[in-house]
Amino acid sequence: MSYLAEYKSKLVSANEALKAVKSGDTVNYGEFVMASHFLDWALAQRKDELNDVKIITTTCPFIPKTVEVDPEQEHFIYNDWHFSGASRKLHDKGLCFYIPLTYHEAPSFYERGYVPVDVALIKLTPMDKQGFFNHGTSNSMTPAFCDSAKIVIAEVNESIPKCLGGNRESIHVSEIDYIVEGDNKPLIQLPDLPITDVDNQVAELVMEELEDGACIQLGIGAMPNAIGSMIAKSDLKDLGVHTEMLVDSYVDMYEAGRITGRRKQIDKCKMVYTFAMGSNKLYEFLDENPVCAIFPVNYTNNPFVIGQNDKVTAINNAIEVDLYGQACSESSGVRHISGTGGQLDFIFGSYKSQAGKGLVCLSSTTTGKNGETISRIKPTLTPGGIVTDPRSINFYVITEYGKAMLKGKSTWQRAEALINIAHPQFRDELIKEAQKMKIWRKSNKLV
Ligand SMILES: CC(=O)SCCNC(=O)CCNC(=O)[C@H](O)C(C)(C)COP(=O)(O)OP(=O)(O)OC[C@H]1O[C@@H](n2cnc3c(N)ncnc32)[C@H](O)[C@@H]1OP(=O)(O)O
Ligand SMILES: CCCC(=O)O
Repeated sequence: MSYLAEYKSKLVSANEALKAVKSGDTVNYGEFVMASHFLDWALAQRKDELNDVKIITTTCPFIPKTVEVDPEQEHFIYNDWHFSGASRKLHDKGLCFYIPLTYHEAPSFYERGYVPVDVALIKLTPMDKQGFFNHGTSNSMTPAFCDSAKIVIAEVNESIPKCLGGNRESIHVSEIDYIVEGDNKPLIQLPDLPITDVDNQVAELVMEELEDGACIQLGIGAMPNAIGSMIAKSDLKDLGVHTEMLVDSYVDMYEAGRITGRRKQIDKCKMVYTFAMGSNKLYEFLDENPVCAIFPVNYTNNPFVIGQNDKVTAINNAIEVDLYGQACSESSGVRHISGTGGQLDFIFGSYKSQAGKGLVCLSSTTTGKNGETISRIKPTLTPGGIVTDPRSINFYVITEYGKAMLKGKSTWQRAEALINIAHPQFRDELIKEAQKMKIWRKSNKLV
């Protein structure tokens, strides 16, 4: 049978395809902006015929119809590997559950059978003449859950950029059970985040750590964006990219001539990533662009792969850091905010890199619900707070007041280094707490 004939034989309506889902099944959605609202909508239509269907997603950027139509969760149970703003809102109402992971391990959870998948609901580009569909902006763990799924249902969407690999960036028509032609809805775009003065102050300190030929990873949020735009305006040369998430600021840095990848030790001249989320500027940049290579996350985030490039500079954000040097980047007490994601992978991997640096960046304070100023450097993490980066692994912590390099430092040295980058308003209080915790010596001092 020709590929086109095979395509046609598998082409059905969304309602027809979704009949494959049975009560008790686990259904895995496409990841990030590759989650299919079209297939989600069709699954939601079947609410009254189904019970106990477990849905798994990765940072789905919208509130799924399956959750909206079933607020009592009698039919669908919604789980996310990493919260988006939408998942966070649902979790606050008890409608979404987090599945802990260290991102580079995620494909192995499927491969080892820890997450048996019945049905995969994915979104793809149209088929090419070799019978392949491209996974678009999310490679990540998608090939792994498609491999393990008993049934693969794909929405074909003409708005998806063709993201070149790497590997596993495409799936063949022979691996798909049902094909649905969707409404070609454009990919969701992330809003531009306002950059504050503090973000810029932190970014300036980060710039001091970057040098020509550095291989960068930027996390999510306004602060990494501020760093991206400073890099674009700098005279840094031959930066490389080996990252997890690709965002708009990489386009700015590339177009400004800062990124060439010429000094990378592996994947020379390629911007390596596992998923992308941003605006149409980014999606257009990615389309058939051989400068970029999308890989599964067990490659991009494997600390031993990360460490093969020299001067890896990993720049991520945290919610709070305690005086032991533990960073919490995913919750505020018991309120779940995002996830471990790849932060730990990159902190760990950056240390494996010759002259690498793992930078955890945060503003020294945040504003509470009643407008009060709260220190983000804390004696201990807020009760219920999750340790994203353990103190044994954490490397640099940076606020607008300076940098604390933690490697090799004793508890009293860490306390001193961290209190020195806390907001001055909180330093005396932090010293008192450090004294109670027996991690402050008489010789400790503030600079
Ligand atoms: C996708 C990538 O990041 S790739 C890099 C590797 N992965 C990671 O680093 C994962 C862990 N890190 C993260 O998830 C993010 O970097 C974060 C959450 C630490 C910061 O991200 P940002 O987008 O800058 O956070 P933002 O300021 O928008 O806040 C997100 C939410 O956390 C809440 N929040 C942020 N800081 C605090 C705080 N100190 N106390 C209480 N809540 C807080 C905000 O109120 C917001 O909640 P809302 O949407 O309900 O209002
Ligand atoms: C799924 C992981 C996304 C992140 O690292 O933030």
